[in-house]
Amino acid sequence: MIRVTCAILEQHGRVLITQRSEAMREPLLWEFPGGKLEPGESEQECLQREVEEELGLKILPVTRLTPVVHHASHQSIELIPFICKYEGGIVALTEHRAYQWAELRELRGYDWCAPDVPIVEEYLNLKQLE
Ligand SMILES: Nc1nc2c([nH]c(=O)n2[C@@H]2O[C@H](COP(=O)(O)OP(=O)(O)OP(=O)(O)O)[C@@H](O)[C@H]2O)c(=O)[nH]1
Repeated sequence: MIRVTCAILEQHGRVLITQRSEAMREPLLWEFPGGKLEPGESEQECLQREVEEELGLKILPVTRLTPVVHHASHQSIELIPFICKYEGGIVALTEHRAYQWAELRELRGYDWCAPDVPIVEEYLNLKQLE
């Protein structure tokens, strides 16, 4: 099982979401930025490193939501979400095709990676947008 962290990065009532590029597995699907945990790293450290690498942003992980285990044909992943606070930087994409600062009421309308769907639901429930 690979362990992957992902950031629900909030700013001004919106959330930053990223679209996977044509070259990535699961091309063009939307996800929360993040990536695989490396040995010796905490979940929060992983998230800060990945978001800096992928987007050039400084973030602070604040609230851990419920991890989602997903079994795909080639691998099983545990996706570990954190609600995060923006701390600095300007978005510069290094891997993704696109990004959006999405409004919460629009979040369900994106074509998400499968493991992200229950995370979006938990987050919206928490925000009382059921
Ligand atoms: N970062 C991120 N990865 C996700 C999300 N949802 C989801 O299923 N994943 C999966 O988690 C795995 C690890 O992500 P990664 O960012 O290291 O992507 P990757 O596999 O393309 O990287 P690699 O080429 O180094 O193996 C990928 O298989 C990716 O599809 C998500 O919301 N954020």
